[in-house]
Amino acid sequence: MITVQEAKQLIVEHTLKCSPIIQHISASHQHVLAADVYAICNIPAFKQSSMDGYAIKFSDKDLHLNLVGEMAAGTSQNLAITTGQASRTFTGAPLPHGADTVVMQEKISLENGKLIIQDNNLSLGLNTRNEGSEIEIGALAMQKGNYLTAAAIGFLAGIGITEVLIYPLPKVSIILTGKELTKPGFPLLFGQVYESNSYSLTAALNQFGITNVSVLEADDDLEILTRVIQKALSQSDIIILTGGVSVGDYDFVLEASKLCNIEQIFHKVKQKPGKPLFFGKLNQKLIFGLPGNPSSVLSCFYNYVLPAISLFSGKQNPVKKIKAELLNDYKKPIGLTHFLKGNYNDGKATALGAQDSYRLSSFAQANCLIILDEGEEHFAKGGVVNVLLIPE
Ligand SMILES: Nc1nc2c(c(=O)[nH]1)N[C@H]1C(S)=C(S)[C@@H](COP(=O)(O)OP(=O)(O)OC[C@H]3O[C@@H](n4cnc5c(N)ncnc54)[C@H](O)[C@@H]3O)O[C@H]1N2
Ligand code: MOO
Repeated sequence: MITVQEAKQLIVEHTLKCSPIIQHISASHQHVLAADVYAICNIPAFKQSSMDGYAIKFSDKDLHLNLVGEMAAGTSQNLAITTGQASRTFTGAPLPHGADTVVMQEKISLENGKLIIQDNNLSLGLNTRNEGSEIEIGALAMQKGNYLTAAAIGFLAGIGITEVLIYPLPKVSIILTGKELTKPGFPLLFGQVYESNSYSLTAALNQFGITNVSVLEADDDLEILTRVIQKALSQSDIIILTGGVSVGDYDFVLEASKLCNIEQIFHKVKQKPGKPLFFGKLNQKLIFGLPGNPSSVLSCFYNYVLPAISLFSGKQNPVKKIKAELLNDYKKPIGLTHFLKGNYNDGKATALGAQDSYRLSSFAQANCLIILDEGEEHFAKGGVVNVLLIPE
């Protein structure tokens, strides 16, 4: 059995960043840029008003001005003003030729058809936006490696960019094993268990922008499972199996993986929950066999699957490890690293109840996993522990 650190290291070594693809910006949210983006025009593309009001020459501010027309936002007409003139303007509109300043409409009065400015704070260029003040043509707009947030996509759209080179997110297949499973919504017959792993995993994947997720079901049968894994390999980059990785007579994940030519990288990690974790590889495809207990599934997802997905798609691992003060005493046997469902707040972590791996009730309230190292037995209240923050 390998340690948690060794398992994590093996996953890093065997996970390759996916080749970049060109994508329309509207489909690039939550991806990482694979190439620098340069501005294709000046933005704003013309000198612009930032207020509804009047465009003037600043040197005319003390004159009584003649109003000589208007330029609204979107106009294709290009007026000009000369000394003694003002033009009606609106937010976002181009300034007429000759104008350099805008007076807000609240700061003028009209006397005998003349415009008089009443703004003691008026300065040259006030309420205008210069051409190229957001970005100039040819300038670096966004660097390779940038994560595409909603704001980043808005920025790119606003400077006229339509397509970007990005690292794709993986296509994922979740394979459920277990004859006992039945869908929530149906009556629970004797011996049946409500299937929850596909729900938690799909939600967790969706949270990180991964929407190409298929859920496949396999009976506890070697032939069927082998066929289902082959199907998943044909359509996905990452395969997550749940259940069937232990030593029971109906645990076929290892055998079926072998029949699919999947190379076993490791099986079994010195940890609780999730001890029988399996990790394999076929070409660039990654195969995770997560122990079926619902808490083991999620604990292994945050510890191993999500970091691999992040590497695959050029992202930072969203699961951050920090130090925290433990607020309860805890005792465990030496030998396995324990990941406790916990609550982290303001530098302090509390281990929650219901730690058994078949229970999700406290995971549903948890915002962290408290790491209790394999080599230690006693964890005293007030001591310092490592904590993995679960991305919310
Ligand atoms: N003799 C031994 N038995 C077990 C060992 C061991 O070392 N020796 N390890 C135990 C540990 S630890 C774990 S974890 C489990 C893992 O077993 P499997 O990965 O083979 O998982 P299953 O037996 O198929 O299922 C375990 C448990 O989880 C429930 N389950 C499965 N899939 C789902 C699902 N989609 N939704 C909800 N619940 C699910 C399943 O009904 C079982 O209760 O092995 C121990 N045994
Ligand atoms: O590893 Mo299992 O997940 O302890 O029950």
